[in-house]
Amino acid sequence: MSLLDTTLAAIKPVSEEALAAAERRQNELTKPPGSLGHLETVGNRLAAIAGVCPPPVPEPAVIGLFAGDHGVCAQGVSPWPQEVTVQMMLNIGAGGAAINVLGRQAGADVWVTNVGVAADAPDHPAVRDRNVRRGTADFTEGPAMTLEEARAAVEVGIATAFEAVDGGARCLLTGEMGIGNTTPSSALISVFTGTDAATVTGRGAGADDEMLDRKVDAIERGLALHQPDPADALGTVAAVGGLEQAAIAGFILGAAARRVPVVLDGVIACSAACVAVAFDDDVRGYLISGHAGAEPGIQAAVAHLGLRPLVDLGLRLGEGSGAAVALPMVQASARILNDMATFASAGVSEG
Ligand SMILES: Cc1cc2ncn([C@H]3O[C@H](COP(=O)(O)O)[C@@H](O)[C@H]3O)c2cc1C
Ligand SMILES: O=C(O)c1cccnc1
Repeated sequence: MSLLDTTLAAIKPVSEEALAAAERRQNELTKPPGSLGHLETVGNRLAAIAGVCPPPVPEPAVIGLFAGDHGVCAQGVSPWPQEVTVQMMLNIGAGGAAINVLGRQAGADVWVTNVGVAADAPDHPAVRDRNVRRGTADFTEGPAMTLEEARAAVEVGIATAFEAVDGGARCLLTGEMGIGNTTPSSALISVFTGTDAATVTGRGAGADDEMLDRKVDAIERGLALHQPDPADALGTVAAVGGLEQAAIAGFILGAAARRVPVVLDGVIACSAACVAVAFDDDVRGYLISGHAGAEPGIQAAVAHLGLRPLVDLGLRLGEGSGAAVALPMVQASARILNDMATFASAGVSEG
């Protein structure tokens, strides 16, 4: 069996018993029931994922950041030149990007992987070279990649998640870099949520009105050409996705197989989570949405995934930024279940 097949076989639903125990415990803690809002539901989810209440605090954390390029850039869907992908990948490797700063602030390591960058990338000690293919093909003309390439990219993500967890990580965060990647992300979200391309496509890294129209048109042509089947996760990501979306989907599958929570970033992460859930519906229980962002695809995807974002700071960056800013809240939600006194232990009267 392939790494993908063994990983899918290892994914089990989260624990209903631990979830129920956490819900009961929230009502025994010295606060009005429900008063910690979404921190309570996230804490309960962490218990369900770990299979124990109270759940362990999800730390240390690793941000799995995957870089790739996109043939669909030929359709004029990003205001930025493609070489920014490799340049930013090296900047992230050197510690100078927003995600490095936010990761340091949150106490999370950033692991940068080249899964699909088109340009020659000089060796860099902080960049993991797992290049599957030098960028995708233009999906308006043919499949973005072959099924074998899509599987290989998914397996890069799985292997990265396993390595992080084997190294001690107890929380995984998704990140990416890839000029043009909001276009395949919106295409994937359109397929998996059954929503019009126009509704789930946004301005990415700065598209103007004309470019936004071109993005929607490119996605519509791609979907008409390939007619992706939302039940076919691998076929859909190969047809209209990207190498970093496939790798992030694998990273999420790997986390679920090891019963570790995954905190999602923005629209690219959400599209990859849709792919992962199409592989195995039980993955849903392992997901935590970090933030709601400016991209309209996020809203459709989180509704499809049954998630509620932790924060909304109007971010429209990607890289893993929205997951990193949410991480302290995820960890706080576990600490609440571990460290708060109960009405009985503190001698506080219940209402
Ligand atoms: C300097 C720079 C840094 C970034 N960091 C993340 N992105 C974000 O923008 C890109 C997607 O937007 P679009 O689909 O419009 O090209 C991705 O690389 C994403 O990670 C960046 C974009 C740029 C230009
Ligand atoms: O939501 C995101 O992840 C996003 C938005 C704009 C550009 N890049 C990423």
